[in-house]
Amino acid sequence: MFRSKAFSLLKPIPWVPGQPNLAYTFIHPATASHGHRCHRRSVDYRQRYRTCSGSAGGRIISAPQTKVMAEEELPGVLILDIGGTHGVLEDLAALLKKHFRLITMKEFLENKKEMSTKIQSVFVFECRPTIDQELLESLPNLKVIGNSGVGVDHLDLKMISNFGVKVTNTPHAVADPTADIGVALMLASARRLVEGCQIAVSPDTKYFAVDWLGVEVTRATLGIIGMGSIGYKVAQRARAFDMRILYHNRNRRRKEEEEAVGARYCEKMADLLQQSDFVMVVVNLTPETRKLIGKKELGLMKPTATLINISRGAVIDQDALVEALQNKVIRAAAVDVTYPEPLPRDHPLLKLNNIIITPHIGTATVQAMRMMAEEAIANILAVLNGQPIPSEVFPK
Ligand SMILES: O=C(O)[C@H](O)CO
Repeated sequence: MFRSKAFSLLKPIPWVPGQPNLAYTFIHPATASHGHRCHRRSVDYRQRYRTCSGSAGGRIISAPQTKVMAEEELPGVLILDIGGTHGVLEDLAALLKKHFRLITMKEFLENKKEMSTKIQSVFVFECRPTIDQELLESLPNLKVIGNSGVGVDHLDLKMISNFGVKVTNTPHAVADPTADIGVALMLASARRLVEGCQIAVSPDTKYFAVDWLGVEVTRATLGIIGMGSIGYKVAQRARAFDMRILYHNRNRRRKEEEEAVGARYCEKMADLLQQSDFVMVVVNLTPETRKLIGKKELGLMKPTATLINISRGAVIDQDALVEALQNKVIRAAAVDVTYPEPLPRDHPLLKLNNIIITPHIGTATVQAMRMMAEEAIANILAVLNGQPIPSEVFPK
């Protein structure tokens, strides 16, 4: 719902001035794509793509222009959106229609026989809908699934690759808005913003009470678990608060990258947990990271520390989190992701006052929705045209 509303606001917002139809690919040395094993080719795209300089931390490259063709001639793209059968949102449809013949899930299901051979790509809008074996079996000409978003934990990569189908994602479009929401949650929890808003509008107004003082982020220690492109952008923002930055990652960052944000590597996650005032989780969800933060890890954190999660809900053992928050093992939590989403209305996390929960809005901005679509389109076109694929995701 939230996203649909956000997307319907797209029209009045100007896109990159003077370059209305570009699909963006950022080639940036700091890009680690949220932990997914993504293949980045260092080829020179300039022969096929028009380049221009960008402001989002990398080189911006436009997608190849699709020849003007009759709708019937365009390659078919099946749109998967929330719930699978919704009509695709108007603005997204307009972007896609420049390159593809759009087939919604509803149309596909109503006319499977005719549609199935026309579909060469699937555009996954949002990270929710999954693609099962039955769907793959019914699409003999499918070449690529273009995920709009970086997380692909909802897709069975092995099964899809067994069908000879490629999967792509959009790590560049999501990095800034997701980092923003991480910092927003950190600040909101530190300064008890949600409680403050409630107090301001409540009938028994209790302005400035010492019993709900917040804590400051300035000069506090931030521990980032998962220093991919989103984690790195969180670190860049945290520098503005003079924060001491620690990070834990599968692979250590280059020295210049660490120095640029003043981040110190913790080989052991336990060290980071013990020292941080704010712990931000930014890893992607894989079998290895499921329940990465459990009772033991929460127990290592300072009682004054705050846990922030902008990756996936299942990275945290939610039962352990409930217990830790109830028993004040940690000060507070602020999460943009839970499992399931949304939480059942009687879930114990919803009864606590030391947690802030937002409904997975890391990329719910007008700009991110459009950029994710553009990035996904560029990926899909690259596969269909047999060109180097900007962001392909491989099964492990
Ligand atoms: O995976 C992502 O990019 C975000 O979670 C999208 O919602």
